[in-house]
Amino acid sequence: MAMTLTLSDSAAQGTQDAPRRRPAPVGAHVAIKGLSHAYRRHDGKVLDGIDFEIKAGEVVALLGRSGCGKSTLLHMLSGLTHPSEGEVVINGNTIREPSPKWVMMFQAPSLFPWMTVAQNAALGLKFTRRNDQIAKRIPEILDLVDLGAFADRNAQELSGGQQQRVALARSLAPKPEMLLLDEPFSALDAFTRRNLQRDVRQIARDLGLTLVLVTHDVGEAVRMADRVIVLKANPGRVFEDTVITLSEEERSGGSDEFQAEHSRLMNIYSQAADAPGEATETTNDFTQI
Ligand SMILES: Nc1ncnc2c1ncn2[C@@H]1O[C@H](COP(=O)(O)OP(=O)(O)OP(=O)(O)O)[C@@H](O)[C@H]1O
Repeated sequence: MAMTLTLSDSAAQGTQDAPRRRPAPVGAHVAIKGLSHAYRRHDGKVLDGIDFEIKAGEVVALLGRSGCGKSTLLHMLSGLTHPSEGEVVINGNTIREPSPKWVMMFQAPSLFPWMTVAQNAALGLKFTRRNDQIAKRIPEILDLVDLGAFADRNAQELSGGQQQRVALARSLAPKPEMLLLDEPFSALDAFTRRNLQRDVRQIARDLGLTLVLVTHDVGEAVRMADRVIVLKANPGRVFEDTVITLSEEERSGGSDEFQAEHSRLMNIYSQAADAPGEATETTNDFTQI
């Protein structure tokens, strides 16, 4: 079942008389400027000369083969890792540390199994000392992720897909400006994965959130992203920056338009994966754990 927007404070909500309109984006604007990175225990640079911008409210996929530096780049957008060179600027400010305004979601939902769905979903608000908002916000957010009827269930009684929905609710409850997804659906079966891909895109668009996801699944990028940044490896560099022009209906798959876009992106992905690696120099002051 597709989720419907139920957040009372979202500008996305229409009335019975007016159709639902897409809101003005409240999401983060991101500028990645001259970013390079080397790890202390890794030969050469993992990322080199990365420059691109993400518009507020845009859904962007970072696509590339294993080891090309997608997760490293995502960690830098979250403030968890600092680039050896260059900077990530969000809404005009250079990022120096993590913030509840830009939250990461991982493949493992990391719930506390002995807590209820509502208690797990409330953790983001507790950590940001907004306990007074829990009573109003959590029922709204659980409805948004289609778990309204599961609020009092223990997390361990849920399926993998439902657990990811709880993790999504926990991430969304503090009203972030940007959601960063590191292959969060890869452990799920194909049917559950597709439902979540569709619903997470819809929620991000309805709320006007910026959404950045890391994937090596071309189909996931075509279904979810407005734009795909394809990376090559050794070192990680932008190989191609391409727009997905499908309508919401075409994204569900099966149409000729979807197949054509899938083939086009698969072709770019293969070329990037086959691109030869290059040796890069690092100096002593250009290393980081
Ligand atoms: N903390 C670290 N120390 C040293 N090397 C690291 C560290 N983290 C990642 N690397 C290396 O950096 C490179 C890029 O890793 P990263 O996880 O960013 O790639 P990825 O594209 O997300 O890969 P995957 O799709 O397999 O998750 C890899 O060669 C990896 O071994």
